[in-house]
Parts: sequence; structure tokens; C-alpha cells
Amino acid sequence: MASSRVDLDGNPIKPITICMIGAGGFIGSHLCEKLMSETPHKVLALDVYNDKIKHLLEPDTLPWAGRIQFHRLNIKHDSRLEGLIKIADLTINLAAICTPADYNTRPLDTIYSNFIDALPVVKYCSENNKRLIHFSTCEVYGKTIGSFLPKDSPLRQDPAYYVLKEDESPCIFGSIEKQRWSYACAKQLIERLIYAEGAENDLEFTIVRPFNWIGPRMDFIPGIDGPSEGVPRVLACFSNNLLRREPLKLVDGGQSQRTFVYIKDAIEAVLLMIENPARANGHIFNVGNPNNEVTVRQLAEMMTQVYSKVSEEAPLEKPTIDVSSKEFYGEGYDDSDKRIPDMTIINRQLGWNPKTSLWDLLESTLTYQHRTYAEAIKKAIAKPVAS
Ligand SMILES: NC(=O)c1ccc[n+]([C@@H]2O[C@H](COP(=O)([O-])OP(=O)(O)OC[C@H]3O[C@@H](n4cnc5c(N)ncnc54)[C@H](O)[C@@H]3O)[C@@H](O)[C@H]2O)c1
Ligand SMILES: O=C(O)[C@H]1O[C@H](OP(=O)(O)OP(=O)(O)OC[C@H]2O[C@@H](n3ccc(=O)[nH]c3=O)[C@H](O)[C@@H]2O)[C@H](O)[C@@H](O)[C@@H]1O
Repeated sequence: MASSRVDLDGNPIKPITICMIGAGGFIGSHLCEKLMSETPHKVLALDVYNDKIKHLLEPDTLPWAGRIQFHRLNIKHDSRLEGLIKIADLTINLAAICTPADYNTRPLDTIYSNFIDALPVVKYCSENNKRLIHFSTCEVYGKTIGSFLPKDSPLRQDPAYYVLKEDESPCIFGSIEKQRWSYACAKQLIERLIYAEGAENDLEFTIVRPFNWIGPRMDFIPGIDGPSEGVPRVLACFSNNLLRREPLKLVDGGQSQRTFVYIKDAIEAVLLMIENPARANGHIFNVGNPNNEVTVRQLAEMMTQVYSKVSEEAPLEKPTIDVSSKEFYGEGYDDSDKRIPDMTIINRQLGWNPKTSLWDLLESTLTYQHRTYAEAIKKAIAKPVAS
């Protein structure tokens, strides 16, 4: 299999070693699966946790055994980091605090995680002439220009006022006391540092801006495989509500819009970046699905319909309730109004387009959620509350 694979320009793809930081997370676990099952590459998987990739690490009779090594380490303070970057050909950095509930409640941890802790990774790659693929976020665009127009302005329908383009769109955040933007601003500054390392020291880099990638293994279900008071991202929040037959909570009425892309489509884009360095180096890429746009309210309605089909349980009479962001997230919350990725650059450089509709990706994801959690939730609900 290794010999027959060629890149987009017809050149044979030679096996490489990848140092993947944050490999134990949602995206990392899907990327490791793809690399192990479809490529000859080796992965040094660095993370503090490995429960989402355990199925790839054992037993040692797996066909890819020996091609993936787990290294339990925290990049904040581990002397092994530089050595692992040096023995790899490419470093992919996924490590981050990236759940919005943390940004306004743990702003210092958020800024340290998304900027300060990434500094040594960029430094070691630059000093050792190693290629870097760094995961940023679509949140660096913040709010659209259109969101500042009068509510009834027809210009709000003009794509020039909302389509987000890597090499043209500004980064528009709320004021400093809106600490939600601690994450996006830290991501923006690390992007600018990487870009400067490229301009001044020839660092070969690619920056990825994911637009709401969703699928199995995203975050956790509170009280089952994560803290019961934890607040994960919306897919896990709504899945938790559906599993527990509770109304889905719509923050500030669920009017914000998002585009969701299936994790398996997005991983295809990342593999193209890995195996086509000449086409990916020096670029920032939006990776999203502009065809899957919904308001959060529409997402809740669709997930309710899909879950009812998957679980064969009738939906609640009142499937949603509105909550204020202050109540749900606390002080300092703010939001992106709309996230439509411009696809010009990724189409031109990598020829990538997403394939999976929102309904289909929700059907496979909620099937996974129901199969994985329904029993455990039933037990948790049945257990008498400790008196
Ligand atoms: N999932 C998305 O849709 C999305 C969207 C935008 C941006 N991103 C970015 O993509 C990256 C991965 O996101 P994800 O959804 O897989 O999140 P995730 O939280 O599932 O994965 C992040 C992983 O990094 C690890 N990590 C964090 N700090 C670490 C440290 N100091 N040392 C070692 N490991 C550490 C965590 O243990 C976790 O396994 C993040 O940088 C995130 O900002 C993701
Ligand atoms: O995934 C992404 O592309 C990026 O955006 C996410 O930010 P956001 O989309 O706001 O994260 P969610 O927690 O998934 O919230 C999405 C929307 O649903 C709303 N929401 C969330 C949870 C809930 O129970 N109810 C609810 O209405 C939020 O207020 C927000 O408007 C996270 O910041 C990162 O994963 C990443 O940077």
C-alpha cells in the first residue's frame, strides 16, 4: 500500500514520522485512526490522556503496531518535548483548552494554553527546521462585519459582509471585559507569531482554522465520562440533554448561526495538508462546510428529530427552553453571530470539499452517542441520589 500512494502532483508519498501533540483528543483520535488505517506514516502521540486512542494502542497484534507510540506528557513543562519534535519530520499541534465555558471562567488558563504553551512548540520547530501544522480556530474571525449593520439592513445579506476569508477578513472581537474572546485572541497571536517565524526564519508552517467539526468522541457526557458540572461544546451538551430526556437549552434563544462539518470529511483535508507540503506550506486554511449552516435553535430541532429516530423514543412535548448566556456561561460571555468559510484557497491548493450533510452526520453521531451512553445514563438516573 505504501508504494502505490501518490500526492496531488503525482509524486510518490514517502512514509514520515509525525509528532502529534494533543493526539488523545477529539480531532487527534480521528487523525490517528486515519493515519494508522490508510497510510504508512508513524505517529508519536503526545497527550496527558489516551482513553480516546486506547483502541489504537493495544493489542500489539494490531496491523499498525509499532507505528504509533503514546507518550504521556504535559507540554507545559516536559523536557522530552524538544527531543520528540527533533526525531519527527512534522509536528502537528492540537493541544488547547477549547471549550467556550472555560474562556470567560478560566481566562488565564485559556490564554496560557492557547498562546504561552504553544511558544516552545513553534520555537523547537523553527530552530530544528521542522515542519509545523498548527490548529487555530474559525473563532479568530470573531464577529462578522454585517453584525454591526442595522438589523434590517439589506447589506446583511451581502456575502461581502459575512463570508470569512483567510487572507482578507479582519479579526473582530468584543471588548476586554467580554473574556470569552481570551481564546480567539490567544489563537490570533500564536497565528501571527507562526506567520512571523515563516517570514523571518523560513519556518515551514500550515495553520488550520476548523469551523465546528463534530462527530463521535467529541468532548464528554457530563456525569458519565466527564465532570457532572462540566459544560462541553454544543454537540455534547445537546446529546446529554437528549440522552437524559431533558429540554435542550438555547443560549440567548439560539439565534447564533454555525456551519458544522463531519469530522471524517475534515480529517481528509488534514491528510491532504500532511501529504502535500508544497501545496500546504505557508498557507492558512478554513476547513468547514458552508452548506451545513443552521441557527443553534435549528440544530436543536434537527438533533431532536434525529435522536427520536435513532432511539425510537418520542421527543419531549417541550424539546427546548431558552436560557440567558449569563445564567449558562456566567459573566463575560459573547458570541460569534455567523461563520461561513470562504473555500477558495483550500479548493485551489488541495482540491478539498466536504461531502456529508448535517442530517447524515447527526444520524451517525447520535447513533454512536446512543449506543455508547444510553445504558450508562439509564443506570445513573435509576441510582437513588446519595442522601
Ligand atoms: N473540534 C473543533 O471543531 C475545533 C474547532 C476549532 C478549533 N479547534 C482546535 O483544534 C484543536 C483540537 O481540538 P479538539 O476538538 O480535538 O479538542 P480536544 O480538547 O478534544 O483535544 C485537545 C487535546 O489536547 C490535549 N492537551 C491540552 N493541553 C495539553 C498540554 N499542556 N499537554 C499535552 N496535551 C494537552 C488534551 O488533553 C486533549 O486531548 C485545538 O487546538 C482546538 O482549539 C477544534
Ligand atoms: O468548534 C469550533 O469551530 C470553535 O468554536 C467553538 O465555539 P462555539 O461554536 O461557540 O462552541 P459551542 O460550545 O459548540 O457553542 C455553539 C453555540 O451553541 C450555543 N449553545 C451551546 C451549548 C448549549 O447547551 N446551548 C447552546 O445554545 C452557544 O451559545 C453557541 O452559540 C469552540 O470555541 C471551539 O471548539 C472552536 O474554536
